[in-house]
Amino acid sequence: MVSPLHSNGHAELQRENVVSAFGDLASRPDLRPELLLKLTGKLQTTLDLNQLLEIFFTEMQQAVLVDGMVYQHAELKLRYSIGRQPPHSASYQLQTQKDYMGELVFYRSTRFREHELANIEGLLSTLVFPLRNALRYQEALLAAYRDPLTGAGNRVALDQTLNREIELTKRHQQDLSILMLDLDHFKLINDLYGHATGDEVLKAVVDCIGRCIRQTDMCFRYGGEEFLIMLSNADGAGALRIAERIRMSISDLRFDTDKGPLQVTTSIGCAGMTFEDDKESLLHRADKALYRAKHAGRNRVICDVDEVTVV
Ligand SMILES: Nc1nc2c(ncn2[C@@H]2O[C@H](COP(=O)(O)OP(=O)(O)OP(=O)(O)O)[C@@H](O)[C@H]2O)c(=O)[nH]1
Repeated sequence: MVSPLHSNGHAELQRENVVSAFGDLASRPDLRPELLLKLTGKLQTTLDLNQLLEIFFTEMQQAVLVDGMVYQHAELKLRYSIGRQPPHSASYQLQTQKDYMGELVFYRSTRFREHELANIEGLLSTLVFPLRNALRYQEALLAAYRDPLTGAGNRVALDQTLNREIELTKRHQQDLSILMLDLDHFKLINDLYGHATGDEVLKAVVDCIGRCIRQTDMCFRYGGEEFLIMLSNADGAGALRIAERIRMSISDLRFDTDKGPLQVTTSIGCAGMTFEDDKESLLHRADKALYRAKHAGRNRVICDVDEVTVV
């Protein structure tokens, strides 16, 4: 039965700007029961969101030919795209009575007919519960790898990601740099402004780092007020530029507290990977550079390679 799907989907001809409400569609799904059975069976074989959507996209072609499909869940920051995105589209908000499960948009170079849209809805009804399970699994995975206060990756995530990234970097002979960032005199901030303000600062710093780096770069909470930023495909000069951008953006943050305005500064150690490096040696060099930045007076970036200092 289709009941769990509350779709306020609509078919949209982007160029002609015609929108027809899905609810107005007169057609009923015309799907072979064996197709639905097969699709249901296949969708039950995985909890991996990308795999699930790929299975759905591949199998749906037997009922409705579609050129491309995009799945998005803004709140969970999830996006999956497959195929092309020609001008005609049909989009569906997916939700059960309790859970919002994101939006699916189907693309095609020719317009969707009403009976095809009805078939898409019929197919979507088989996706709802497997998708909900995959999203719950995804959330559990994210929680296991995320620092709950700041949303940055945690140490478990760092260990796994950095090992994998070092391996890939060596295999493809690319660049990889890391930044070790530590807030200056953070103990004093806690002592003078309170722990809650300290927490707000940590969250704002991670948001600020996120705005300074590319989507493919990653930020991890390494310790209390220490963060590690992994910059894929960045050589020493590039990493230094990004580190400086981060340092300046953080020093531009303003916090209004009951005890008056507050600004924070950071010290950053920067290390570029060499072919001999493993995780420990790379972390060690970034840490040493950070140590030097602290001892040189804080609020600065120091690169391990050639003692480049940016103040
Ligand atoms: N508010 C808050 N404080 C934290 C958290 N984790 C660690 N801290 C505090 O961070 C402070 C770190 O202090 P220190 O290691 O002495 O370093 P610092 O005061 O930043 O001095 P420098 O690093 O030398 O500039 C300690 O007071 C910790 O209690 C947290 O999650 N929230």
